[in-house]
Amino acid sequence: MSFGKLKSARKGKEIHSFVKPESVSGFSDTMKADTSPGPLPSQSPMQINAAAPKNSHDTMVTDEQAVVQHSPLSQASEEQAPPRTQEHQSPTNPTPVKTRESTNSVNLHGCHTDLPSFLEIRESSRHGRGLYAKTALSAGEIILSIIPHVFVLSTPNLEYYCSACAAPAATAGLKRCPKCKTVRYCNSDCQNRDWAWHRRECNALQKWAASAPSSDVAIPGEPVRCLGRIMWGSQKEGLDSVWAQEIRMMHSNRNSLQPSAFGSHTHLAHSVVRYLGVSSPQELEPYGLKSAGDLVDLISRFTTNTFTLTTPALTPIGICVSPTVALANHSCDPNAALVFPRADGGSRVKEPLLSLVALRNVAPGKEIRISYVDTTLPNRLRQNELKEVYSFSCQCKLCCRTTAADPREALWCPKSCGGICPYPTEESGDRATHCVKCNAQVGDVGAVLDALRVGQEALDKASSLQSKDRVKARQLTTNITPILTSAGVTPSSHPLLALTRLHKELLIDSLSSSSPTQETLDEAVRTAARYTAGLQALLPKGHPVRAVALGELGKLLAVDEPAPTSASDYAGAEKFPPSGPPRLKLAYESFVKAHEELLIGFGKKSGGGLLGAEIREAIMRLEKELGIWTTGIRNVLEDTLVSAQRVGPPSQ
Ligand SMILES: C[S@@+](CC[C@H](N)C(=O)[O-])C[C@H]1O[C@@H](n2cnc3c(N)ncnc32)[C@H](O)[C@@H]1O
Repeated sequence: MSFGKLKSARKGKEIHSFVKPESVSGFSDTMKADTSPGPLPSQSPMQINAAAPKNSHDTMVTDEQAVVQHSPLSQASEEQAPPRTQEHQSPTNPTPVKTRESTNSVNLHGCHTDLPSFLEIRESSRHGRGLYAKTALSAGEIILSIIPHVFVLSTPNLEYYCSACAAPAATAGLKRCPKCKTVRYCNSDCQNRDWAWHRRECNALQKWAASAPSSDVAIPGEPVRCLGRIMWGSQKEGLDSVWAQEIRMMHSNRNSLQPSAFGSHTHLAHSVVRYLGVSSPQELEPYGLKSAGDLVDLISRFTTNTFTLTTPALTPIGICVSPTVALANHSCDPNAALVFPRADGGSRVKEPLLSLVALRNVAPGKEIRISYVDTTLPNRLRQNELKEVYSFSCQCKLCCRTTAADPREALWCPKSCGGICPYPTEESGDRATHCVKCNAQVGDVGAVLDALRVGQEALDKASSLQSKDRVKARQLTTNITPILTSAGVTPSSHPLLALTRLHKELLIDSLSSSSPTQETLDEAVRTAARYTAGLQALLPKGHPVRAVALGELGKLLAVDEPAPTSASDYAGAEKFPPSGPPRLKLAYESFVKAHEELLIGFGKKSGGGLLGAEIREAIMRLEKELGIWTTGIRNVLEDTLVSAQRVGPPSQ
């Protein structure tokens, strides 16, 4: 059977579904209206005494400050309940300090009744309230499944996703609200279900559009629309309802707001007032706000507790607020993640369902932590964002690590011993850097620093061009990658990893929009493989971002090759990616690994979510296809042997 026939038996290209940067649902960039959510702006720890009265009884000690000498690559298979006293080091002070942190249980005042019996909320002086396991949890266990109090789609996605259930548009398209012409729904069921929420929003959207100075600002950004839904929701549910109380009880950082966030908070407050059509502070009363100060406080609670709404493949599509899930504190080495698996493809009523999934085994008494920021970023960038947006300095074990090199900022050993060298720093007088394994010294430190500077500039520029001028953005990512790799930067390091991801997205985008050439397809596969390798050095097995990247690599490898290399080259082990059956075999292996990891990152019970189901199907298709290949090749070999025997040895 010819290669062409076998290939055409496969389902077509499956590259359309992954386009944007994936992100586990961390907390989101609520202040950047109309952009894809990323990191968030500021807030401050205001003690929410109503939410966390200090009347509690039992006291226990939590982990957190943990451990020095931690390699991000080594993940304990089970986290132990923390000892009563621990040593930790602060990033600035390498001397271990004895710390002891106690937690108190929290009176919930009838709120958070959706909390399962194996979880509890406790409060510590350092982190406020947090979620704690009462019993052992295993990796891949869905800890919580909750429909957020509110969600809104980011403006560009209003056209492509249902505003009631967040499902993507089916082939028949979505039905647009005839009045505001802004939100869209799968069908009238979704529209009817959302009407109680959309009724007031619909009028506000119409008024906003009518007074907008230009068409590109005719729809308010998602933070404004989300706050609108929160305020109307409090009215709809009743100011004394559990729903409204849970919103009020969310943590606020108003008192420690970073000065850089003042402007964006003020701007958001003005926009909300305009959106709601409020003309005096008294008119805020129906929403349970007694003054402009209360509005500022609501905005702070909103920015601190909002997180990204994503597709089952982690594409950010909006923002949402769930006060129960927002009780989870942060760690850069989290033991849980937030995802939207959409496991039950059919039921729109219970979507978007937010799942908190254990990424590793969690011992009883241990705190459940998620990450608010991208943990592939170096310490400095993570800390900046946490300070700026959430008003705290992280002291998790990754941030307090003292090992000599972080794989997020590393060069390969100049003597290729397999070890890595920490990045040289601009600041230090002695800029020399050595391999942590063989102590070889990096020669031209100046050239490395130049490459890193140029790499960061290119990343910033290409990211901003990504939606406006993809060709230019791709030129930048294409040109800068070899500069960083030839400077010795490892695939897991910043900014190379981020550039690789962006390059992969731009390539996938070009494959989706035109008939792919073999060259572009192969480049996309190589880039996806480099990206996956980079992630594997940083994220634990089963991390959703890593699982999705593996699935994406499998999908790219499984795309029909426009111009496969001839059969005689199939065995060419040097060539990556290979062509024909070896390529399919690689696709199969990537899918199998992806599936295994999706079962952790998106929950075993959900079968790894919608993506897990898709990949399971792809595995079955490929098993069939590879089976055909194996049989086909065996038949050809047998035929050749038989005919050779019939003919007899060639005469001398
Ligand atoms: C989404 S809330 C988390 C729940 C919050 N602790 C509460 O009491 O409601 C985020 C806020 O919790 C605090 N927080 C979360 N993780 C922390 C950490 N690792 N260290 C210190 N504070 C943390 C910060 O004040 C942050 O702005």
